[in-house]
Amino acid sequence: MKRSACLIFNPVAGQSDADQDLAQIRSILEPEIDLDIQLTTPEIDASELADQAIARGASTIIASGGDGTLSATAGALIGKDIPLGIISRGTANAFATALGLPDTIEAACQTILGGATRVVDAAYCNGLPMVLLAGIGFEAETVEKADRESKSRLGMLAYILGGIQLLGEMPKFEVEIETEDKVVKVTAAAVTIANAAPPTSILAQGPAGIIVDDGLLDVTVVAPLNITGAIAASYHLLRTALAGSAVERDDIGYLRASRLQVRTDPPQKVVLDGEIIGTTPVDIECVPGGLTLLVPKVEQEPVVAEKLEGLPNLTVEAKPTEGFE
Ligand SMILES: Nc1ncnc2c1ncn2[C@@H]1O[C@H](COP(=O)(O)OP(=O)(O)OP(=O)(O)O)[C@@H](O)[C@H]1O
Repeated sequence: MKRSACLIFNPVAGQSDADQDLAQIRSILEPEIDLDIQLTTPEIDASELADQAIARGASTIIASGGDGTLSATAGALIGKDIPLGIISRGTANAFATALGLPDTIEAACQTILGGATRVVDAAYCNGLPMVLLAGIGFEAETVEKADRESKSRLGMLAYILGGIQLLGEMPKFEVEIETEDKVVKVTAAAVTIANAAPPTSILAQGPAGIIVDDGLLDVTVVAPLNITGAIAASYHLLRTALAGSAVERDDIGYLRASRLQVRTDPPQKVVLDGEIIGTTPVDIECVPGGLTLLVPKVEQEPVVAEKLEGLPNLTVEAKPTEGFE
């Protein structure tokens, strides 16, 4: 019997031709999967369509759009045990990058056809679904500066420009982070609580690698003393994120917790999975194993035993027989 799935598709996401995208998705998936295609509208968002699909008994849900559409669909599926397929068609595609999912339509569809699943954590922030991260302070301000219009024109650059613009201002605040076993008080410019994060979310990169299925949230506190410190801290975060190592600077700290409350003075804006949701305080709780994702099949990386090419004056001669005399 053919499999079936509900495809939630945002017809205005990203900058590509939506009709063409949908045709491509259908041509790859429909030979094997009966698709119930639901388009988002300005009035009916992806989470509502996902709720309706769950109510109709959908066995698989596929979301296709930008990060907003993907997060909204994922949010509706927390704790539902229904596999979620992701076809990214947005600007930043943070969702796919953070979760190690392909970001082309072709590869994403092949992943869905492959049917391999991975159970990952999700979270709730003030009762709202959180898949990637909540940013307090600097990150939230940056998102607000990267408005929709400039995002369309400049893509990822908009976030970076927004950040540089803000470095000139460096708003700081007092923060109190309460976990199950302690209360941490500090002066900070940014506090980021991540379940999963792409390397481009540099303010989330305190720990060495954010583990998406450990039942814990990763908190990074960035507290530079001045603008020079802020630039140096950003650079350090980017470097350690790319290297997969933990930060080692006095003005950056991190901790892990399964639930935490963050209070600030004065109140700070909070951005949740890319959208401003209000101001602090926040109460964030991890939902271990809350989401089931359709993921690429893990291929064993071939072990690279040697690499010689490129060395100066290299010759390699095969011996007629193995062994030593
Ligand atoms: N049919 C539609 N017409 C107009 N707007 C829509 C429609 N469907 C969804 N939207 C709007 O699209 C937004 C979600 O966009 P989404 O995140 O999927 O893409 P994006 O913004 O292009 O991606 P990115 O965030 O990566 O730039 C929501 O604000 C939603 O209201």
